[in-house]
Amino acid sequence: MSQHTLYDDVWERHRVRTLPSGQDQLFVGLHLVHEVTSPQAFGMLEERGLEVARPDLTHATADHIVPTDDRSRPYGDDAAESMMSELERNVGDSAIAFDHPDTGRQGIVHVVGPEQGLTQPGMTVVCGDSHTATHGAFGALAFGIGTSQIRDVLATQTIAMEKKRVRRIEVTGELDEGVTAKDVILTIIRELGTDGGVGYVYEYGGPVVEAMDMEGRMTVCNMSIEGGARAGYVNPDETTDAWLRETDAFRDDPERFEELREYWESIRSGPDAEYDDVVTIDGSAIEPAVTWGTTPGQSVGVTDPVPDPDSLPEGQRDVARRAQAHTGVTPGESMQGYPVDVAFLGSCTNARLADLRDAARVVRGRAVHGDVRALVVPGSQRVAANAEAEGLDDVFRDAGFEWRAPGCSMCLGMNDDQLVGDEVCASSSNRNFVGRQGSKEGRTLLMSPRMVAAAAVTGEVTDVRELSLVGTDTDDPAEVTR
Ligand SMILES: CC(C)[C@H](C(=O)O)[C@@H](O)C(=O)O
Ligand code: SF4
Repeated sequence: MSQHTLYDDVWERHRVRTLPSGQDQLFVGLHLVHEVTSPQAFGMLEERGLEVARPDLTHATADHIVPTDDRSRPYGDDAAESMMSELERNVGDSAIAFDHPDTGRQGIVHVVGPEQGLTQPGMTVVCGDSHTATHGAFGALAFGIGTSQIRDVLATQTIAMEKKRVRRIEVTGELDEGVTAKDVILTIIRELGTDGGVGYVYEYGGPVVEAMDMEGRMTVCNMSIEGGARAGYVNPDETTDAWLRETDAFRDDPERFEELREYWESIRSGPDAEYDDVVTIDGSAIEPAVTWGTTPGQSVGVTDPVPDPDSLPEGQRDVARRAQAHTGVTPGESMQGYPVDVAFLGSCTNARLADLRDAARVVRGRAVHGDVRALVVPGSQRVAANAEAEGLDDVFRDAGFEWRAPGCSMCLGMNDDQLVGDEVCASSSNRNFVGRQGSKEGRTLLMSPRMVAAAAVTGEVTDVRELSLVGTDTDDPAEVTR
């Protein structure tokens, strides 16, 4: 039986050579590109008179700056227009596939790759974006990279990297009703810390992860970087296969699918795999989580008290005090009842079809609270089309949500979707740093899509388990056109 982890195996298969620096040069199977981090790298290539080495393994989309309301060109914001035009020029010059808004495929880079079947098990995937770990949900080694590395990959389709250690995170038991993948990863980060994963790649497994759908696994892997890990992945299995079978990449090519499936099975970490560290988390004890501070690690179960900074380990006290001064929460009290001004259902963490369905079960037949501004920003045009085909847009609109066009939107406020003043936002995204959502006094509470929906209708942080759910979970991949 193999003692290798998937990480070791896939790394070795992609290693071109070891460099004098001690780093390994790895072949890159998929290079994803977006409008914010690519222009400078394309510029560097142009300066040296180099061409894109493998346009066939490069794929672009526009997500961070695209407006989610009026998308007529030129965009109202000059900086957005210029980034978009530059991406259009760069992909046109290099014959790179581009999910332009006119194609019906545009969306957040970490949503479009998996939904089109571009992201596959046993691949190396890179993107100039820190949440590239999302693609690890498929058993790919997926890394966020910086500008000079984007340049290197454009020019050579390889990258120089150091190998990390592997920590297995085993989530045991079964999740309670109302507890989701988002709560799992927020709990993991709370327990291990935002820098607990430094020097590691996380392999997520155990019964809770095995029982998750692909969307849930993507949510977990997406936030690996918020826990300090260089990447995160899940071993591929039948759930992975079922997702991929229905994508553009394989829908009409069952033979290629079967061939690759053998490879995918061969790379799984063996039952005797040796890890540098193993951590076990009791999944049955996880509660719906909500952040009280300004890092993704500062969260509590919704019924648990917000910690008193004095009760925390010494190194965390000042940070916690400053965070609580910013958010205005009261130590010793639970987050329940904390008033919310904005509800944001979006981002590469939680804006896939399953997330929207999940939130819709809370929203159906209810109305957004009078003091709340609520928006749904689907992760991609395909997510939006599928959601519209089953009437989810109407569920949200009827309740008083705005139904927007896809993009990163209020996750980081690089377009017009921003908090105003010290507004409090219940958000399904992944970062709650000061100023993250466009206003430096703004306050972000990270939580699951269900919890965002519950906050939207009640106007305050609410334990979603207290609200009855309407409708059933109709998650049947056969109905969906990815
Ligand atoms: C703009 C981009 C470089 C950034 C990242 O790398 O993560 C963004 O996606 C984010 O989430 O903050
Ligand atoms: S949705 Fe948010 S976290 Fe994801 S890529 Fe966009 S800005 Fe980054």
